[in-house]
Amino acid sequence: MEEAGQVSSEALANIRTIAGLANENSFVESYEEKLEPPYKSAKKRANVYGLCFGFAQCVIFMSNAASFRYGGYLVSAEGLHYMMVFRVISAVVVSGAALGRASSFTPDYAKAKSAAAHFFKLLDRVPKINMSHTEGEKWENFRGEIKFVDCKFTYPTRPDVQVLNNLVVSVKPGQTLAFVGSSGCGKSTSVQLLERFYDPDEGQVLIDGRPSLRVNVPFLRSQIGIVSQEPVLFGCSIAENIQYGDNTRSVSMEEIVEAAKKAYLHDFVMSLPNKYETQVGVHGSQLSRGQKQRVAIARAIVRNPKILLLDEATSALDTESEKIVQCALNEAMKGRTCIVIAHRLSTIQKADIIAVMSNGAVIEQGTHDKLMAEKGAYYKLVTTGAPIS
Ligand SMILES: Nc1ncnc2c1ncn2[C@@H]1O[C@H](COP(=O)(O)OP(=O)(O)OP(=O)(O)O)[C@@H](O)[C@H]1O
Repeated sequence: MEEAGQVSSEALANIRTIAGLANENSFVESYEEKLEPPYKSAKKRANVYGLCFGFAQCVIFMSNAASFRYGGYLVSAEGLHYMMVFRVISAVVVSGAALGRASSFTPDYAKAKSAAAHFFKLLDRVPKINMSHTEGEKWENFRGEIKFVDCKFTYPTRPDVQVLNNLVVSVKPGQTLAFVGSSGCGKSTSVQLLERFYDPDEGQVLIDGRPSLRVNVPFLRSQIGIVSQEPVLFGCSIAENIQYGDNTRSVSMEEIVEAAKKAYLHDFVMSLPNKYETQVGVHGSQLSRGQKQRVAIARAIVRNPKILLLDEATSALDTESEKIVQCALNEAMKGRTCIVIAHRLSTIQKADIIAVMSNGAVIEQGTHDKLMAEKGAYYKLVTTGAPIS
């Protein structure tokens, strides 16, 4: 049932893509296929329920029959008053019915027991990364210096593949570090270590010189702003969507407008009939990609993070949108440490450090000019587009 639910929710979330690919039938088939096993097991369960129900009814009627038979015998043979017989029969029948009803809950009891076991296991689970608001180091004057020191990492769900293999790279406060490399080389994983969605198996990530393992997680994340390739907007107004950037305080309308101006969004918003109160629709469906991206940038600006993560923020846009979003990003990047995961090399040429990754390690790093002069993997990538091996 759970798998069928996954298929249906995935299909509904991506309904346009599926309709565009004319792939509706295969999803319907897969949904029906996933429904088949729960249907079969529900049929089996129905038999058990039927038996239990039959047994429950049987107990009631049998106890009725036996009581009346024995009561009749006692009245005729032993001269018992019929009132006594009826009283006893009522007591026997009521308790028999209760027993029967209780037995019909037997299958539910087994289910409830295993559900409770799962539930308590979840409650008792201690996550490796402590999300407590009080434990771990917090400090004033967070600067945003980041160092990956010999980081090795393997995803727990895929223990046979080492994704990061001695990753060494660092970025000073206010600088921009761009990760470049072929798909699957570990760029996003490195960023996830910084955000502490995972911790490295070996080595460490130093933030302002402190090992990330010791840093308070909510504090760290409050210092990080993210603009990803597919910005997530909520089904509310533009102002509220920008406001969500910082829920630790109440963000004033002036700040929202200021952030929207920096994100090159203000003029567009003012051209709308309801201006900042315009509803963006579910997942921002009433805005174009570029507009959504600029709302996400304004949200990141309102947060005022010391570290800004840009995960391929312009790679899904056409050239015209890319230009304006890039201008907004340049504005948002000012005065912050930025980590950019880029596919379009043109957008990262001004980065202070370009780290070229291959198989979970940095194989070259430096500025665009330095790497071009070295004529290594980056040079090849820029001049011929050849993938980094
Ligand atoms: N949650 C996960 N569980 C298991 N393996 C994962 C998980 N996320 C990523 N991987 C694997 O880790 C490797 C590195 O993935 P990562 O997303 O860091 O690559 P990337 O360089 O960012 O790629 P891309 O440019 O395509 O986004 C890939 O082989 C990927 O399949």
